[in-house]
Amino acid sequence: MYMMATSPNSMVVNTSFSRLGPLKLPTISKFKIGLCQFSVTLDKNQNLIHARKLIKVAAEQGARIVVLPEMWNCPYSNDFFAKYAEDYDNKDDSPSFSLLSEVASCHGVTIVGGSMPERSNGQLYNTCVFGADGKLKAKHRKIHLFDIDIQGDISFKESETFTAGDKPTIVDTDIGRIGVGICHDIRFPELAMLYRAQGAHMICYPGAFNMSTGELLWELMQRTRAADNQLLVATCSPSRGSTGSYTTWGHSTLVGPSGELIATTACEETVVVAEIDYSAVQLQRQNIPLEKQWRREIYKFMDISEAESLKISTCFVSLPSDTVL
Ligand SMILES: NC(=O)CC(=O)C(=O)O
Repeated sequence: MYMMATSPNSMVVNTSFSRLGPLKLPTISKFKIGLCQFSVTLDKNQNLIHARKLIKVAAEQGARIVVLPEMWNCPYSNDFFAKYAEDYDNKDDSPSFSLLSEVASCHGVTIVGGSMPERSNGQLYNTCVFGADGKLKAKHRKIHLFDIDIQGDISFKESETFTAGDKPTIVDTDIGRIGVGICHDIRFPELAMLYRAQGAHMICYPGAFNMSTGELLWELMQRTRAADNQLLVATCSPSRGSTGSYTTWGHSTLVGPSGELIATTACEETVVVAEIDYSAVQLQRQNIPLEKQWRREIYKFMDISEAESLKISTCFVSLPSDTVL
């Protein structure tokens, strides 16, 4: 049913898009995307049926690429990840992947398979499978695990269960070069910058922000990543009514290359279908040629001792002694 790419957890790119200079457009540069925001239940089979139905809805509305939410087949809780995990390298142990593969090939769509708990070599990962025409093109394992502890509010520690992925994922398709991150990965601008430097047209972030982080940060992060890197950002979240104590923010969104909202929704179940036109990316990069203005020689990330050992002099601003930082 499906074929494994040679190295599914690594970058799957070719050199047909240049790294720097004017953005090259892919074969198809104007198309629709579908973001399937739906409610995740305790019943895995029900979640699979739900995903199948909504991918069909998106495809029938003309979507060429469909994004699913973070943890779409399993409630977002450390109590469930191990129990719901599947081994995506073993087709006899991956009903969720088999379903995505079959639906993608039936509707001829590219699927950014949100995320699901993955079991591999005795470890668990929070993993997005990326497929086109029913074939697995890449796997992205969440690189930055969501560990937070806000006193009197929310505490969540993905690292209690998951091992972090250690590779970025950027994939060439007929609808462009697409980078993938999972939820908390969006907080790390360096990952998005890397995708931009590798010629990405769009970054997809399946995510499940919550009621504490969502209002202030969800849209802000997406718009910032898009505007900084002058590319499209698409997100897809579970809907608010999902099972469990973790209440998701929802608001699946498509953001354009100047940071503008192209399409978004509230927190209920829905399929957002929106038009993508990469000529807007080209235009934005012509209008504001950030790439030509970057001063890479200045942006070096190193601490003081490393800089000193490399004999790099840094100009520190002297502050008055009573300055409170
Ligand atoms: N699931 C997540 O990684 C959640 C997250 O990043 C948040 O801020 O909420």
